[in-house]
Amino acid sequence: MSKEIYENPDLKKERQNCPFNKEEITHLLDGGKEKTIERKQLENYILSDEQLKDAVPMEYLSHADKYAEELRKACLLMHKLADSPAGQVPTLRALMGAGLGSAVLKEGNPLALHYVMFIPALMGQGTIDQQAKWLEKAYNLNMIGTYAQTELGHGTFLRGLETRATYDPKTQEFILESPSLTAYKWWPGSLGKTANYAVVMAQLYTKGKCEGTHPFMVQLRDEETHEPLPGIVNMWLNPVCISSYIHYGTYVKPTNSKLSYATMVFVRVVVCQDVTTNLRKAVTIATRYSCVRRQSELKPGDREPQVMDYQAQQNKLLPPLAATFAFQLAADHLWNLYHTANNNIEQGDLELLPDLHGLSCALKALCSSEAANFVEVCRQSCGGHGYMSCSNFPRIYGQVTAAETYEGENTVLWLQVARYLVKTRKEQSGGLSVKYLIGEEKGPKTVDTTLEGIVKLYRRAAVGLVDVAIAELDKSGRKGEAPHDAWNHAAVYLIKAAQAHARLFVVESFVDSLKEGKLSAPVRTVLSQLCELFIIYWLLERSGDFFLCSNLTKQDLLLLNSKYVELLAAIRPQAVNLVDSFDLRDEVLNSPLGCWDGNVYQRLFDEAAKSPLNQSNVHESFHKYLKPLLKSNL
Ligand SMILES: CCCCCCCCCCCCCCCCCCC/C=C/C(=O)SCCNC(=O)CCNC(=O)[C@H](O)C(C)(C)COP(=O)(O)OP(=O)(O)OC[C@H]1O[C@@H](n2cnc3c(N)ncnc32)[C@H](O)[C@@H]1OP(=O)(O)O
Ligand SMILES: Cc1cc2nc3c(=O)[nH]c(=O)nc-3n(C[C@H](O)[C@H](O)[C@H](O)COP(=O)(O)OP(=O)(O)OC[C@H]3O[C@@H](n4cnc5c(N)ncnc54)[C@H](O)[C@@H]3O)c2cc1C
Repeated sequence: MSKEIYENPDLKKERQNCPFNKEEITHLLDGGKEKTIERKQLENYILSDEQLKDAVPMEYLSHADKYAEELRKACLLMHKLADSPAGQVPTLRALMGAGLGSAVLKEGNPLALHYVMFIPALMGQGTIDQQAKWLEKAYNLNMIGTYAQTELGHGTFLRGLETRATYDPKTQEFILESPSLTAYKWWPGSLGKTANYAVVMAQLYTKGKCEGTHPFMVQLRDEETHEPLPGIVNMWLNPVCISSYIHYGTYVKPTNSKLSYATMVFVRVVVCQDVTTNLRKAVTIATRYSCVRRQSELKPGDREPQVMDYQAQQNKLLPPLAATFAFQLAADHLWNLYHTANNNIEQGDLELLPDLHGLSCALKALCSSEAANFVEVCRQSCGGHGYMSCSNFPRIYGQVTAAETYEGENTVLWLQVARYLVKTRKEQSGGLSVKYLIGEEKGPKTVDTTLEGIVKLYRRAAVGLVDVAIAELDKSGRKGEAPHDAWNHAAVYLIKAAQAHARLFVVESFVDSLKEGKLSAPVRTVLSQLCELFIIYWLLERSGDFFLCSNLTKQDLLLLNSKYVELLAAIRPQAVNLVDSFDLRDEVLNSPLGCWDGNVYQRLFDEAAKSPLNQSNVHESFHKYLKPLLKSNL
């Protein structure tokens, strides 16, 4: 007789009479039905492998054992990718997109940098000959690389990097050196124990002149023994300059000095997808748990309600639920822009590079910071159980907060966006993602609270805040302040303008995607409700920006607040169906709180039982420390 599959009765009830086709949303998020099939096949292919499962929870292993266990699984995963029916590269892409990597490699992926930065650096900056020499070796894993840019003393200010690469015309070699303690490469993933090669960013010196930072291929370790090569600690010999700027000893300037930063642009684009995948996990865990958890008393004398029935809980969880769709659609737009710009750059057309830089900085900073805030709200919404390591919130939070710092610290990226916006606004040049700065809303500043009216408010805020920042810069200039001081003293306004620009891009992506998308009426209805909820939520959160740049009134805000709480109530019944549409398997969620069947309490109990401390009633330390204390009559 088939075993009855348990399903928490509350979750079961939430899933009854779903008014829309969940698979339609799954296909939308995957990029089509075929992609969904491919993803599910990959998930089955990987998650069914018993050797990729953790014998004991990772949190109970030592640092060294964690590393060894993650490396074991990563290497096994690579063999599986190589044998994958879909082929290594498509499988790799699917793996990166589905968040599967962190389902298997929970403490970190020792080979991630090889794929996410080392290979992209070779592809983006290597010459044809260099790619012929190294790319196949890298794809075949006959070498493991990392991307070594950040130093102890510098991570943000690339022009301040101290590692030097001096070209010796006699030997036609580059001598790489770390001239000081602060020049030591620090932070690069896999550099410590895994990688045997690195793309190293260093200041190129030739004929006594510094030509700025350039990428160099450096072998770190012997390919057989894995021992660090002689002098590797603070003197690196025989690197090879990646790219082709030295011709017979003469430095040839690249068409754009920032092309060497191209790898960072690629990763910023990838990060937007990655933080969105992590946010989707957090929202799924918190939403399902909030429909299983019953607590307190809503109506006196009634049964304890599902905590999701509290408006306060809906206010915590439905905006991040909406954000997962908003960020996914914006990340898709950015990914398409990246491919267009990259193809043009390969043909020598750099026109889109500033737009791509501006937009990738804006979205990486916005998606990572918003995702980090939303993941923390999701954790808090689960009370004490959300604090447990096994809830998976601590790990998800660690992953999204890291993204606020790596690949360009967010504040620094916001200022890059502001630099681009001020320049574009002043030149009134037609930047791709600042089209609205040119086509700004004319006509009366009256507010209408329709979807289109709200988008116009976002447009006014984005344009208006750039103008406020420019007015601040001009005011400082008139006072005789030097440009760098004026820029520093306008930083608060500049960052607000950059953030308003990023929010407008996300809002327009969401609204345009719903207009263009071929959606069934029920799916369009629920996604439109999420879209309206999200853009009102952000407006209410940042109402100061809108007051500053439009005729928004207190009455308008009260009306928008009422609309917001109406939308909370309208979306509440579909919360579980919407997170079910993400189609995240329990192994990917990796959390007793978010499991599909809602059997939360038994799974929490089972997880606690795995602790080494729960393998005996009295731990040996009692006899060593506590018992003597108890007897000591202090
Ligand atoms: C076993 C299984 C394996 C399977 C594999 C699966 C893998 C699973 C993984 C899944 C996905 C994972 C998700 C992603 C993980 C990523 C891990 C990343 C780890 C982290 C890596 C790093 O952190 S690398 C180091 C990053 N560092 C930075 O980003 C440094 C930031 N600083 C800067 O960018 C610059 O210093 C600056 C921009 C802040 C300032 O530079 P600079 O002073 O030179 O510029 P100016 O401000 O003077 O501007 C000059 C001019 O240049 C333009 N510009 C600047 N930067 C760029 C750029 N990048 N591109 C283009 N243009 C640029 C700027 O706009 C100015 O232009 P003007 O015209 O003069 O205005
Ligand atoms: C998990 C993780 C993984 C990483 N992996 C890698 C890797 O694989 N390879 C690699 O090369 N690096 C890596 N890094 C390093 C990362 O790229 C840097 O930490 C990041 O670029 C920030 O630089 P920083 O550490 O020098 O911070 P700093 O720039 O020193 O930041 C300190 C403070 O100074 C502020 N600040 C700095 N400059 C300005 C400015 N111009 N205007 C206003 N405020 C400013 C910042 O906003 C911040 O508040 C990793 C970092 C982390 C956290």
